[in-house]
Amino acid sequence: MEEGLSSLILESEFNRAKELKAFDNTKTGVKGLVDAGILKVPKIFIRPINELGHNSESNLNDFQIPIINLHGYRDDKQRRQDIVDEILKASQNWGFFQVVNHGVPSSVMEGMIKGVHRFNEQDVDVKKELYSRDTAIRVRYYSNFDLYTSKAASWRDTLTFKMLTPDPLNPQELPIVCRETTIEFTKHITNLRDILLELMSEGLGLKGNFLKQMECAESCTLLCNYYPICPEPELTVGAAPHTDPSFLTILLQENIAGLQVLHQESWVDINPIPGAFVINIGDLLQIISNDKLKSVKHRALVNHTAPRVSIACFLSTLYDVAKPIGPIKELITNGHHPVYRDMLLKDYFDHFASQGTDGKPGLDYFKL
Ligand SMILES: O=C(O)CCC(=O)C(=O)O
Ligand SMILES: [Fe+2]
Repeated sequence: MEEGLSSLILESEFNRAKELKAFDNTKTGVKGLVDAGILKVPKIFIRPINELGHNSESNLNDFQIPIINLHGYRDDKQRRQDIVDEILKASQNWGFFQVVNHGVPSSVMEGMIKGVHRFNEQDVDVKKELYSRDTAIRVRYYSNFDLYTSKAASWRDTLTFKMLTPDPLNPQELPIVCRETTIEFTKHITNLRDILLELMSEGLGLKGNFLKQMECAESCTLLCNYYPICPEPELTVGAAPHTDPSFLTILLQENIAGLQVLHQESWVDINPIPGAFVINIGDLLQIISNDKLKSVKHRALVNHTAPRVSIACFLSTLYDVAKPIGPIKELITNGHHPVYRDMLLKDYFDHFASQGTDGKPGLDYFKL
């Protein structure tokens, strides 16, 4: 009997591995399945019901993440202090906030979203050429970075650009359908990054240029997510619950709901606001701020009416294995103790690489 059961489990694992491989080999992602006309979500995408917890039990209307207006942050001392306080409070209580009047033209934001639609909705043969799981490639397209390690695949395809690494990306490497928009978008995002780093430094009681000088947000990886229409959205997710391993994430979402943040044990919708960016604290900033700023779990749901695009700009430190990482010493005074041990950047990344995904808590490992 026991033997029979274990051979059944083995057989089902074998079939699952075969299905994952077959899906991967199509090189056309989730969109390829939808284009082929599937009416049911394939088994490899189905999550256990207890993990889905779609909205019904949470009081979604009671909460909304803070919306912070950056207008006047440079002109008026009191206004700036108010903004700094709002950002600090939101980063402590939610780990998330939205910003408006941030200086990035709406034409640039809309252009970026349209460009990602154009890429995904073009001829499959062009997309296939960029399909790769090799993380060393700076411009690539894939479905599910953790396809073979997660419990279930997610309903999303991703186009990734490593825009800023020690040597800037050659624009010719970017897909023609979104080349200009991506270059323009990255330029504006790096300005917004600098503003946020200044305001966050001040919020932590540090000099305005402190976080910038730490060089923790020098690299910029754009994850252009495309969530195709889903025939059975209640059975799967677009992005499983996770925290971002970045220092800071600047996210542009299309005007379609889907993103949710975990707050007081409820999933709260992050309603899209046209012209706004969603900002969230990454794990690295939680460590460096000694838990003062929080990296909070979030996820993305899918729907059966329209595809959804989001562009997550992961700001992180350049990959220097010997770079020391740990709580900022200036924050460990007056009776504050370090929550995390000092480590090398290599330890940090090695740990996350070994952890896999599916929202496992990663930071406890570094706690003292
Ligand atoms: O699509 C979204 O709104 C969220 C995506 C996300 O969390 C991520 O790419 O890390
Ligand atoms: Fe994320």
